[in-house]
Amino acid sequence: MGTPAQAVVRTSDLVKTYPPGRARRGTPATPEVRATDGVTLTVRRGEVFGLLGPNGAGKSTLVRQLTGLLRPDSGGVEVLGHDLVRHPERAARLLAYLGQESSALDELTVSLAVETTARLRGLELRAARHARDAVLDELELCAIAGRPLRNLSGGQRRLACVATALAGERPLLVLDEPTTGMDPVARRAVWAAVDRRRADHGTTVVLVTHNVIEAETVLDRVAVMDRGRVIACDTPGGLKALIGDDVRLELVWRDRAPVEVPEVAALGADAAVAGRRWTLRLTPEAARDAVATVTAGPAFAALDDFTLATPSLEDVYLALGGRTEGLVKT
Ligand SMILES: Nc1ncnc2c1ncn2[C@@H]1O[C@H](COP(=O)(O)OP(=O)(O)OP(=O)(O)O)[C@@H](O)[C@H]1O
Repeated sequence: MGTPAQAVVRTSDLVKTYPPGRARRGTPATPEVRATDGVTLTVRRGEVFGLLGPNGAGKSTLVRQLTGLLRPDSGGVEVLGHDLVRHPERAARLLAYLGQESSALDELTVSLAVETTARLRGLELRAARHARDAVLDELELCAIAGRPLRNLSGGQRRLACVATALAGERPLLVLDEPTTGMDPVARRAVWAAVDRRRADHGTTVVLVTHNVIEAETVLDRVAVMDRGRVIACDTPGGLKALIGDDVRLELVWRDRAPVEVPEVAALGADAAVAGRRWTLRLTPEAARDAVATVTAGPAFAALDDFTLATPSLEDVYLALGGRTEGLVKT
């Protein structure tokens, strides 16, 4: 099929521009948006590959092109050797996609939604029921299996949608923020289920997230997106190595920063400021000096809290020149 065994997804120079919206009564005109701007990526078999970036970076647009749902203006998408720009209808056989919305299944019970999806993916009735029972059990959904999705809480509904994505084993899972709204127990169940499929079947996963903590713990490689472009792509460890030994100092001021203290004003010049929170990336020595400054005298009186931490993907993101609003930290 022309694709080396290792590559499950290949995109080359994908471009998608949304046209400008005309002004209507009450709504202003919107400019043209280049949502993906030349994205070239390869995802290998068995990888959990993340797309990380703030709101509007182009992550959902990219995965909708990967899944054959949105035609790119130009560029190529190959999944397991199939050209999905020419043959988008083949996507359904190759991959399971969990989008951000679930409305199509909302009227069905959890149980029927999973079973129906498994049938649509080609399983015989008995096999579909078996797959349904296994995944409901795995995700601890049995207690709510008889309830329609529309009556569930946001987190429960999301978990039920993950169950449908997992039914009928596809070699590629494309999950757009699968754990949104879930409690920690449900999140753990999802990551364990994803991991099991990778271990048992070599399943490949493309995962959209703007949660940097999640990204660090579950992903093998991450493409960092900003304004439609991939600005870095590596393992979480590799990305963090980009910023060397620097540490991150976060300061939270009670009311306002005491910039009349010259040392504080100097720190402020290098800080990323978000309201009362300052974030600084410093060498370990500079961080020690900064902590000494803010824990003494008038600065300490104005300080609400501070944390000193080893770098996270968020720091990488900042160092690459990304915007951090919209990146979720917890
Ligand atoms: N149907 C559309 N028509 C016009 N513009 C769109 C459309 N869909 C998305 N956009 C714009 O394209 C850009 C990329 O959007 P996209 O949804 O791909 O980003 P995202 O990274 O998935 O964001 P989020 O984290 O908020 O889901 C944004 O500027 C968005 O406003």
